[in-house]
Amino acid sequence: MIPAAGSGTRLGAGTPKAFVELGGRTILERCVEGVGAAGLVDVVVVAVPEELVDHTAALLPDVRVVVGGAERSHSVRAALTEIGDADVVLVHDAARTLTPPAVFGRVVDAVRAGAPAVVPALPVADTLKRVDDGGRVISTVDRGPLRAVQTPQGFAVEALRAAYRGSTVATDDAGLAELAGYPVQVVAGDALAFKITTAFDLRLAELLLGAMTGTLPTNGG
Ligand SMILES: Nc1ccn([C@@H]2O[C@H](COP(=O)(O)OP(=O)(O)OP(=O)(O)O)[C@@H](O)[C@H]2O)c(=O)n1
Ligand SMILES: C[C@](O)(CO)[C@H](O)COP(=O)(O)O
Repeated sequence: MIPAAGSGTRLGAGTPKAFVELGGRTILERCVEGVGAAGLVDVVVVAVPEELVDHTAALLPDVRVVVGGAERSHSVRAALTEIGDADVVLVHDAARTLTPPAVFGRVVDAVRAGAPAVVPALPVADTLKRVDDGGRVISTVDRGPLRAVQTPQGFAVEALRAAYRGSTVATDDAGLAELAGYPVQVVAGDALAFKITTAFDLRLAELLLGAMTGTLPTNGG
């Protein structure tokens, strides 16, 4: 399932983020292509803004298209109605467009090995501070056990369905699985699975894509 119904406020492109162009094709098209390249997925369901449903169906004739919701979790819940009899489900942000196939493989392998919920994640590189409303540091957080979580997040289908029967107040799907009492397994993420959130991220993705496809020298010149 690919939640792609966000507005992209932080990107500020004036177009819903998944429909912004990255190297001549939309972020969503490139994401669907990346999912296909992993070779692990039988059915793709995308959640998009209501006004873009027909456009998306024409753009991506091989995927199922649903109307997304006001929050990311509402979009995932809508997509969940269209997954049919899948046993393993991946939820993958359209905005993590350059995610390498190996990340999909690690997530699926861990679910197939018995984990009901799996997230790819990276250690945190920066020092972390807890601050008050005035911007003063309260304390320094021990970053050792912390991880920055990415997508695709993988689930045994019954775990994700159970997670979505309860509250949908969480910033990721594994957070809902946690609330439903499921253990969540971490596997190695990848720097290329970064989320295109800001204009800087979009530029970075353009440069990386250019370097990967040979349309841009790797020195950026
Ligand atoms: N109501 C929403 C909000 C987000 N998403 C999707 O969830 C993913 C992660 O969300 P994010 O990167 O935060 O996208 P936006 O919500 O569009 O960004 P912003 O908060 O800057 O508006 C994106 O692929 C986005 O399209 C969604 O399907 N439905
Ligand atoms: C799902 C997610 O990408 C995992 O890191 C993240 O929580 C989405 O957050 P956003 O604020 O909706 O972009």
